[in-house]
Amino acid sequence: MKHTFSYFTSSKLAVFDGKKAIRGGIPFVFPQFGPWNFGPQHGFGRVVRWTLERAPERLPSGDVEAVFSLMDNEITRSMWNYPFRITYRLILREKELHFHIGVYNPSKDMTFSFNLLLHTYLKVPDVRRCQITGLHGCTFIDKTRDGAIYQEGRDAVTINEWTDRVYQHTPQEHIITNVVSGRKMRLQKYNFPDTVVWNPWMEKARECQDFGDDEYPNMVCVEAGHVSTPVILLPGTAFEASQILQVSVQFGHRLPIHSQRFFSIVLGYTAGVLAFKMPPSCGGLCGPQNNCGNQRELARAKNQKKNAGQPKQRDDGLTHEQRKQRDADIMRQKQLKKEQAAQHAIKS
Ligand SMILES: O=P(O)(O)OC[C@H]1O[C@H](O)[C@H](O)[C@@H](O)[C@@H]1O
Repeated sequence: MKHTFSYFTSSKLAVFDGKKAIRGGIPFVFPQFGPWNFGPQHGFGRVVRWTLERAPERLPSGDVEAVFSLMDNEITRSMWNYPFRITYRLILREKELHFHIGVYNPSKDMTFSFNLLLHTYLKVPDVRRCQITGLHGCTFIDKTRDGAIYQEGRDAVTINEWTDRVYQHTPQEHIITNVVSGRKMRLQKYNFPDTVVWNPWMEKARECQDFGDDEYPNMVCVEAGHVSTPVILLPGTAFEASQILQVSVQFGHRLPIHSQRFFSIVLGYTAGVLAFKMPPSCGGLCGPQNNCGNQRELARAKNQKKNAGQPKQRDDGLTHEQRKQRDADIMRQKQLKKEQAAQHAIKS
């Protein structure tokens, strides 16, 4: 199981107490990036309780999908007095993990502004050997130098010291080399104009209580965000942004294990900050302390109970292929209905 967490890292000292963000995975930064006068650093999105709208489910396409949501409540209102609705849709493909975010302003008359960022902690064998492409020519705010602004001159950025930079107007794609076992990670982003690159290095790592002194060489945060300028959301409108992480094999290496297994665990882990607070019925996105049932088994048992005593459906006249086609159509229809209902619930 150990290698199934390969692409993302979490500190040995990470605290899973629901009060503080987990030091690892992909914390959801909203509505503030950085220190905040009204609440915790990086906002409340990475510490509050989210709702699991749709437990991980295999779609007819073979993808696995899970949907979370967050809306304003007493806690969020105490820091940020706006109504909002967020849907966070995660899709797992064979070698990809997709993150789709929608932020909706249901108010009739109030505009609000916010930052949004996915704080991805990549696990790497040695950060000094990683290269990050796609930053050449971009201006960046250097937080290690009192926010001075510079322009990146390197084609591939490497990290050899404390690094905390907000690159602005970055392209839609970055490649990060030498992540686990020499693989490459492709990060694609939409509606995220900034890319933050962070490694605390030795001294800053020592200052973090939930970060081991020796852990900095094995991580790098490459964070897609909308942070150097805020998103301004007018009443009744929505903002959407996405990220896709895709692994590929670097020359001379082979993917030893079906990577869907990596990502399926990662999916749970990515959402760890949300999922570990979910009730036991959360359908597999829970952290290890929760006792999730196997959803397929549960569904089968439920159907058996429902159909008990009813005459068995006959497939008269249908070939095996036709039956498969019919079942796929039914699944698709059901999926469509669920999606429409979810969309409707979010809008209303
Ligand atoms: O310690 P945290 O609140 O999780 O923040 C960790 C880091 O997040 C971002 O990368 C910021 O640019 C850094 O300034 C910050 O130190």
